[in-house]
Amino acid sequence: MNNPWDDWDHVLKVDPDKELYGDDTFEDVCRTGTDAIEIGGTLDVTAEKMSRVVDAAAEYDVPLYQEPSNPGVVIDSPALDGYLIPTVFNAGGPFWITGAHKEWVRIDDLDWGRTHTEAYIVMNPEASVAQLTEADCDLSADDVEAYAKVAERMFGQEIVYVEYSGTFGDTEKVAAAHDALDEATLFYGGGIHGYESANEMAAHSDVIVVGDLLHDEGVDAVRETVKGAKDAHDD
Ligand SMILES: CC(C)=CCC/C(C)=C/CC/C(C)=C/CC/C(C)=C/COP(=O)(O)OP(=O)(O)O
Ligand SMILES: O=P(O)(O)OC[C@@H](O)CO
Ligand SMILES: [Mg+2]
Repeated sequence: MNNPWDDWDHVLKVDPDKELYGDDTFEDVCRTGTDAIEIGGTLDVTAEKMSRVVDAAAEYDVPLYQEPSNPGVVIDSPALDGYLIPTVFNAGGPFWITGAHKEWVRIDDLDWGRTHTEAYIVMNPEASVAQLTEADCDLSADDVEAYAKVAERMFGQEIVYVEYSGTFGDTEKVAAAHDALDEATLFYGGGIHGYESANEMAAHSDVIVVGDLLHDEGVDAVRETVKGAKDAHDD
């Protein structure tokens, strides 16, 4: 099956709860060369903050996806190419695996044609997402490989997301997930801060996700990570 992310190398994650850097504008954000923008964050996101980012990015060509951290922040906007709905495979309890989802699907007229899922494996115990979901981050490369297989083979997930939010991950563990997948696309996110780190993780994944760098250092720094990811996949 063809999915847009089959051709992506780089995703820029905009946290609606955080400011842009310096004089950066949303036009600059949309013109970094990234393949898609994901809009989401774990803490203090609201539907209103989501809408503000979607509206500001709507007029540019880059694909826009909302990544909601709970059902209450999902917005209905024609500017969105779709929704990437996380499931945390190593969450401490069922709420972040099927519980939130069970509440969300009660809404009538969900737009299933634009709804896709991401199988998260959360790896940094310090990250808000790990704390919120009480994820078991004490995972070996073998464990990560096994979770990736469960996600792809048993739960039919098209995206597996190794999430190190806030810190640069262990390439051996990321590679283990990559090697485990035949069909699914491996997203890697966490601690990418320039050309080298982007280039290194892109060699072990299909798509790298860059988040905090946008808010902390701005679009020029992000552009370097786009180059790093593209170069890794051109080689
Ligand atoms: C069913 C619906 C619609 C939603 C539930 C979706 C689930 C299971 C969410 C749990 C995982 C989660 C919170 C994902 C949000 C995306 C994410 C990981 C953003 C990065 O967050 P951090 O970088 O940890 O947080 P801050 O930057 O806000 O501190
Ligand atoms: O913010 P960073 O550390 O770049 O992580 C990106 C993304 O995976 C967060 O969900
Ligand atoms: Mg973050």
